[in-house]
Amino acid sequence: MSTTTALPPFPENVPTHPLLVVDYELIKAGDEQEIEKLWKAATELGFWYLKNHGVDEKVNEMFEMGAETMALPLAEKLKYEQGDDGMSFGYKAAGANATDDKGSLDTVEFINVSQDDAFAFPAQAHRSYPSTVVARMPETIVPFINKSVTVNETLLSVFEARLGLPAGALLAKHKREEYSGSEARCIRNPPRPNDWQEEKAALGAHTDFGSLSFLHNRLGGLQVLVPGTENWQYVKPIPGHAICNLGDAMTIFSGGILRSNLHRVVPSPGEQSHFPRWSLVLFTRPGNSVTLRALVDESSIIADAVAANTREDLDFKTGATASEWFARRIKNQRIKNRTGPETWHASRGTEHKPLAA
Ligand SMILES: O=C(O)CCC(=O)C(=O)O
Ligand SMILES: [Fe+2]
Repeated sequence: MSTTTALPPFPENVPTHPLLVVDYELIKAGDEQEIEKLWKAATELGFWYLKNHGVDEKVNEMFEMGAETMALPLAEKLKYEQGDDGMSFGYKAAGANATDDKGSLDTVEFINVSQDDAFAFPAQAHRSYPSTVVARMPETIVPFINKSVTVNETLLSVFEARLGLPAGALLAKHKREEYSGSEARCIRNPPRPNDWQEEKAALGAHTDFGSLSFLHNRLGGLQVLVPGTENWQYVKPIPGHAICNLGDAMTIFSGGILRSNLHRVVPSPGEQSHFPRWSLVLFTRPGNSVTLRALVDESSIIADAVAANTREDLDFKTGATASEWFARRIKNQRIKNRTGPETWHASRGTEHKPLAA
């Protein structure tokens, strides 16, 4: 299968941004130095590698699920389309989303499986899925989501303590029992040899919508906008190392202390561009009813950060619930909903100052 063939190495001659490597076993053990490293990564770049997370076997099975699903006829996949109303769960075809304000089309297809649907299985919380997803639910998807959510909860509890929040306060915004936009996503970008053009991103520049993303990829293509510069640099995939990044909800909750950094996916570099690129993400997002606002009443550290904030683009009182925030972003990315550049701007999170209502 294409996901397991020997792949060419990541080239040495492309601009690559180093990420801090955080050891999950040490974090679990409460190692102070490791927690400090995680904090540095979370506040400065908002991206880090995570090793010793113990999920790799299920990650490989998830890539098999993705390959089985993408091999279905397009007409079959389209029966499970996410639609144009702001729901993320389901299938998204290549070219269904804009990647910029000009309405350039994305090249990735992906399948999003709701965490709530996985936890409710064999009952349904939100929607139905292709047969290839259903077949993989009990042995692959549910265990992958369970393990990944545990990893994300462990990291969230570290941030909760470092932000001076009462024990359980941040985790209470991400309860497994409350329905949320949390989902597993398997992405395929087709081979795109020698197809590198700025306006042909596979997945446009964005910050993630939710709280914490747990990402696995094998080929290059992911790039981060290095803070304080105009430079996009690749993040090199390293075997056994997941890539973690923070989303907008954490920037807002923390009063800007934690960083949700811009990133995008472009064709894989060099020889790697001849192969399809697979990636897998578990997105942890706040419960649907949670209001996105800085948690100033629960932490003086956060209250002080909001008082001292100089980033004018950050809005710490969005007034939106997580479900409203999320649906707005998904809906306005869909090319079918596009009326002009304003649709793209309406899809933005903390990347840009929100347009006046
Ligand atoms: O494919 C990747 O490496 C990143 C995907 C991503 O940023 C996303 O789906 O939000
Ligand atoms: Fe992302």
